[in-house]
Amino acid sequence: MAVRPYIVGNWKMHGTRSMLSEARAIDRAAERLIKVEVALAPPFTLIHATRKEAGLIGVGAQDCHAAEGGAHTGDISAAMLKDAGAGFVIVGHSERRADHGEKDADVKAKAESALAVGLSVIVCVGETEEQRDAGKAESVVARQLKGSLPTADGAADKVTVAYEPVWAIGTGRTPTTDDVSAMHRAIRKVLKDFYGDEAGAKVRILYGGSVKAENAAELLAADDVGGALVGGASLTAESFLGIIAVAAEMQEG
Ligand SMILES: O=C[C@H](O)COP(=O)(O)O
Repeated sequence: MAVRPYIVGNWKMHGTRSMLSEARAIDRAAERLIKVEVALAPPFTLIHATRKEAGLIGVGAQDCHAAEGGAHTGDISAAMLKDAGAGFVIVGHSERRADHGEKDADVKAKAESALAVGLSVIVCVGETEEQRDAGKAESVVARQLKGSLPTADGAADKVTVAYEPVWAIGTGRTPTTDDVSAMHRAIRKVLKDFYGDEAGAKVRILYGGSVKAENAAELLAADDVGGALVGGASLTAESFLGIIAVAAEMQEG
């Protein structure tokens, strides 16, 4: 695992202000945060408050529009997210790709827009169960990466990749450690080809999909796993801190 694992909680469309107590509790676990980089991506409506309440952890958003501004009712720009206190934005999550028809080119445009205002990005990729069963998982993920990764100067320094097999999200099912290792090695190869050996070697690759405290050690131990993107198990401080504790223990061990 990476020198300092990166554990990111994606609250998806969950959370009103009553959930800020969870963010505060996560933030207070400061001694563990020394060994583990922790971040939350709450809904847009909680970004500003989470930033104010939780001073140690990273705070980010779950999506942004690719345009700087304009007549896009209901959308939000990267600059607005930054103004609200976000330091990063997740782009290309499979739920955005499925629910909103986002294609790789859209994801890339969003990532470029985020980088342009100084945000970091977490670019999500992952295959469906049908694609895995057909033996196409690695080629699908490679295609998504090549189409979605931003190419602006210095982009590699601000990009994290999250590998999330679609069939593992919210299902309680996870790939084997060998399958995670194989995919992360394949992703690393694409990153080096895409950004060059040196820059591509530094990009963190997170695993996401049904991560919880009980399976975190196994998943985080797979080859080239730099941390986790956590959905359901990030919604309470207790369950999220359980994953963070596992990551911290692995640093000690
Ligand atoms: O962004 C997070 C992922 O979609 C994983 O969600 P999950 O941990 O609920 O499976």
